[in-house]
Amino acid sequence: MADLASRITNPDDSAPAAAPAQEAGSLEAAQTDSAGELAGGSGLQDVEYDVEVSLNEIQQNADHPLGSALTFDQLGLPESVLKGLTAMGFVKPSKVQEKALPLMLADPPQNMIAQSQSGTGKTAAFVTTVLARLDLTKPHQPQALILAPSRELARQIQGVVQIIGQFCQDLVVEAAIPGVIERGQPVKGSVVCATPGTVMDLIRRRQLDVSQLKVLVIDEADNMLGQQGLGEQCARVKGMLPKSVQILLFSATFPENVLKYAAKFAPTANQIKLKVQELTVKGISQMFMDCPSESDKYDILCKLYGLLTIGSSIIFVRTRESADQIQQRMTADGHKVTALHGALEGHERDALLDEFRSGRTKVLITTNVLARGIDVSTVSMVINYDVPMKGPGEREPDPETYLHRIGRTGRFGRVGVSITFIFDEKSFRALQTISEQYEIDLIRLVPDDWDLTETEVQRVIKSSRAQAGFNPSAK
Ligand SMILES: Nc1ncnc2c1ncn2[C@@H]1O[C@H](COP(=O)(O)OP(=O)(O)OP(=O)(O)O)[C@@H](O)[C@H]1O
Repeated sequence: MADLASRITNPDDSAPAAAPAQEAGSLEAAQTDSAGELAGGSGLQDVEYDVEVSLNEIQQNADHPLGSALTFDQLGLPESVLKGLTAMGFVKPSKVQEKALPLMLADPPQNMIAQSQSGTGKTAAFVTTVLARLDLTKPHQPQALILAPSRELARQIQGVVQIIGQFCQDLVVEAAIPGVIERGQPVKGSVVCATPGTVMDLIRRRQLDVSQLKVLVIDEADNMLGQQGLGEQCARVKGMLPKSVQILLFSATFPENVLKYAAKFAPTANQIKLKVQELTVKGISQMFMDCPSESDKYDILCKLYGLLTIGSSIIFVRTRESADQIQQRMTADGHKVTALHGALEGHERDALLDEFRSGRTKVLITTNVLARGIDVSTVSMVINYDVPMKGPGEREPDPETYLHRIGRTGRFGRVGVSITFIFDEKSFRALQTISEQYEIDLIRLVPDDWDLTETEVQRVIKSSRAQAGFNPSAK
């Protein structure tokens, strides 16, 4: 473990630990997140922060992922949608919104493959397009289908459509996820937010009439199209839709092989792509904890508990079983933590995430089920208790999942910390591969210098009140 790669630095010589003020930014503007009222909570928590920088300032910089040269007014959106964006507290479009919206709104409709860093407003980009394309005189006729890999993400997107669409008269938005639409009941929303397996069943059973569908959005498209089961489901769903449907594919990551397939899935699509060096979010300080052995990881996690609850935190583990085990052990040791994973019933999962969004619970242990898309602005820390791995026998590092997991913090200009636990040669090498791929400078933490860990983490988390301040009434 001595010959640490050059990408890995010690805290002492790692100046950029806290996101530079102009990169980090707090939210001077009235800004909301997907944890808005319609999605189940306000998410505000009581934290004191030392520095405030304006999001407005960041957004003036047209080169920044959150910045643009244009205003929403200049993008040709319907008045009702503009009002919805204003109600969200959005002042200016982010880069992906500025670039993708005119292409997606053009007539005749064109397909789109859009890549942009985590937390930079991809959801609002496709939701705005969907809303602009609806014929609201047919509120119960499905016209847009938005697919996501998890029920949590489908529900979250449903919430965003409802908030941005709150001034669209007669807008009906339905979630087609397991356990929501009863057998025999027709799906009656003009916008349907769904997981692909459920949608496939609903179309087959003729509960979902897709004859007038105009837009198909696939969020987290690399994951949806690149995985065997999900990919087949998406292809089948597409095969059941009118040929004229506009296809919009979004993700923060598009590995080359999946991009090739995506380009076939969405023929002649316009493409917005990032270079590999642009993929990471500057506001996230990425650290790793050099644990002496696997069995030490649990104690180290417990020691971090105080830091985890400064804001809120997500702990990613490999399996459902270990999520439950760690949750039970930590609870027995007097810590307040919850665990959410795919073995739980849908309603339990919904309740757990709603509690987390509202701030009633602050530390959530989960699996990759929540790695993508989940937007809770108060998350200031992400722990990779296990380095994400993929492939047969999970032998290869999984850089995309790493990026998505850590992207649950540092949303839209906020700052955050990620700490990845390593304990042996394999986990070290895996993290090293990931850091080299994305050219990340990782900060090394060691368990026997606890003061340093605390200083380092607090320096970042308290460097901006951004992560809590999305609501003007909270100021
Ligand atoms: N133009 C804007 N101005 C201010 N805030 C915005 C703007 N666009 C989006 N946001 C906010 O930014 C946050 C992140 O947006 P969103 O969830 O769409 O990110 P994303 O790019 O889809 O991320 P991920 O890759 O993790 O899915 C949300 O809370 C959203 O409300």
